[in-house]
Amino acid sequence: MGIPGAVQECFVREGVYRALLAAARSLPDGIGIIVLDGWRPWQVQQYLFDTLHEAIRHHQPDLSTTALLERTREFVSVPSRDPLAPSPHLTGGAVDVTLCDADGLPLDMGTLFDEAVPASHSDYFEHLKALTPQQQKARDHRRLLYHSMRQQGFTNLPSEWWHYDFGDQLWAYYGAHDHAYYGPAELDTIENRWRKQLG
Ligand SMILES: C[C@@H](N)C(=O)N[C@H](C)C(=O)O
Ligand SMILES: [Zn+2]
Repeated sequence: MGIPGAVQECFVREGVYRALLAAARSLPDGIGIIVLDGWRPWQVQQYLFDTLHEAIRHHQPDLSTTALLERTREFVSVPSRDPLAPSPHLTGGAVDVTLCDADGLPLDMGTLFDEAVPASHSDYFEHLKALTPQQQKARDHRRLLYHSMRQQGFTNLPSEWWHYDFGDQLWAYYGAHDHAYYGPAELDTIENRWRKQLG
């Protein structure tokens, strides 16, 4: 999508990969999981944050600084490399996913991936009084994704139906775990290995 510094592949921690495989294998025949995003460099997190922050400011110029930050954080975490509070996608523990059919085509989840609207809240359809047949389908797809991921130990970010965590700080928070396992990560490239080895 032309994001500076973005990587072309989706990388996640091995533990996350194994749990994802288990979640995908637990789904009914003919339904699979598409991984939309995984590990992210800090530069990309900063770009996403700035871009959404600016778009919301443009759309709602009267929002206070606090409200603007709050609205932005609903859909993009604050960029942070702090080992004690890293942005979730910087750890390789966060993953954005959706369901697909047997042909690999995405199922209807009610909104697009990364749509910064209230309908993207995971439980949005759970609170609607009357659902159209299409909304019922989207609700059922969200439920299926949610339960298959939760069964494998992931937690979901309530403001995004697609965002799941395993072993990072959001996981510790929403899953009531004592502490996170994963801190900020870098890709295991030859350059990074030499940097580490040579100090
Ligand atoms: C940008 C979106 N896909 C996402 O990952 N949002 C969460 C909140 C994040 O940035 O950690
Ligand atoms: Zn995410």
